[in-house]
Amino acid sequence: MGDALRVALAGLGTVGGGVIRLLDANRDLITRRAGRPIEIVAVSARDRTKDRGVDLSRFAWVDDTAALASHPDADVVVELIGGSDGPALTLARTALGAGRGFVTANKAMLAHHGLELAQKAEETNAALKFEAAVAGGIPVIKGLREGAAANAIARVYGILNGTCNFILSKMEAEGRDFAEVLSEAQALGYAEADPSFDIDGVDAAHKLSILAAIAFGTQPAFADVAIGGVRHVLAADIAQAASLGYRVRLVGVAEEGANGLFQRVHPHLVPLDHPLAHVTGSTNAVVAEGNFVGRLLFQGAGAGDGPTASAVVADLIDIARGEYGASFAMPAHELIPAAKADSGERRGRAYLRFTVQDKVGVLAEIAAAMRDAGVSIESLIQRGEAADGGVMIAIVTHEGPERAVAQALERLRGSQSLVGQPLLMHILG
Ligand SMILES: NC(=O)c1ccc[n+]([C@@H]2O[C@H](COP(=O)([O-])OP(=O)(O)OC[C@H]3O[C@@H](n4cnc5c(N)ncnc54)[C@H](O)[C@@H]3O)[C@@H](O)[C@H]2O)c1
Ligand SMILES: N[C@@H](CCO)C(=O)O
Ligand code: NA
Repeated sequence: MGDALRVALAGLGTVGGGVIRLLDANRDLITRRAGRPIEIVAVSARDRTKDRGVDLSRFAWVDDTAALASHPDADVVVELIGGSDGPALTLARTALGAGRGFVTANKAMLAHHGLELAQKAEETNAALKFEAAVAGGIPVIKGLREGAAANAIARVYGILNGTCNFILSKMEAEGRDFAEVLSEAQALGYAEADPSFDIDGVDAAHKLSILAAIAFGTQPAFADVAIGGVRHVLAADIAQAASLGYRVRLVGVAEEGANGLFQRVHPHLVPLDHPLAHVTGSTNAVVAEGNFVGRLLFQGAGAGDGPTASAVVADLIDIARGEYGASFAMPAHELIPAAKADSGERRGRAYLRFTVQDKVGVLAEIAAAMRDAGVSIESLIQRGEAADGGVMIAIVTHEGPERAVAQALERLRGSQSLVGQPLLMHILG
């Protein structure tokens, strides 16, 4: 049995507490699998006195979180604080700069600074591991980095935010109000410290940019992700989608287009015969299409203390075994800057919902905008009971260039006939 891998743990919230509990519960098994014990030696968080339901007295408490990076008794730093910059980034830079292993669940930091951190890890030959950062407990980073490493990937897409999926599937099953369901997701520990990151699609975009870098061998390009969230999806949209044979899901898609890398997070209509339509609650699922392996589907718990801790500790076990390679599946200097694809060139079908004033000529105005932009309408449904005293019109388009739909919406922008903003959802193809 080798010497213990000694861990300094920063952040003792949902995930940090989960890591302590998991290491306690599975200690012997983990020691046998890793070939040596994994021991937390020092911890740090904002509030020393808070009751976290775990015994912290056996660990050294460090008030200055940044000092954990150079703690004399630690081999590896685990960062579970969060935030793209601030103390998390300071810890990462200092630990990796000193050649210490670094494990994190922090997708915001990796989306913004992943390339710099991977370069630093390479310079000092340190481990940089982040399985928990994408799709929580699902081993999707490992699956792509290792299991699918022989393949060219054409597309990677999936449900990457547990909070949104929990909200959408609750709204769907119970017809409940958005805000009420959000607070439930927060109480269960799924939501980010700022839940607008979840519901506006930013968290899923952070994760998508990490997945895309691994899948396509490109530098993480978070700024190139087109982002839309679920804030404006109504229970009526979900019901309408259901009657057409779809479920509404927040889906992140990254694919190599003719003119660059396309990355988008947006609410989608997912056909009922697609596996993503059956992913409910805080579950995540990722599909990767490889040129030799075919379609891979990774599915499991995307958030919560246990699943996320499972991913963090799996990374620690790899480090204890000495099994870690390039963080983004190839050396950082091999990652190429990706050109941003023009989404207008992309072809697809769309769902458009308008709330309109109940007056003569409104339908004709919408139909004319579609016709003039070259959008072909597959179905148009008018319902009487929309909110805001208006009438709801739902349109499903035939397949066509996305540019045409954008042009039609642009033409209708500010129309006196519309009550509020139209909603566009892409149809997953
Ligand atoms: N909760 C989940 O399901 C989940 C899943 C995957 C990834 N993550 C990521 O894991 C990280 C932690 O998330 P969480 O849900 O455990 O958060 P949390 O809010 O429950 O815990 C954060 C911890 O960090 C500490 N902290 C905050 N600011 C600090 C500072 N300035 N200095 C020192 N300590 C500080 C807090 O005291 C707390 O102990 C985040 O990056 C998050 O995105 C969370
Ligand atoms: N807030 C995130 C946590 C997991 O990364 C989610 O809801 O998916
Ligand atoms: Na994961």
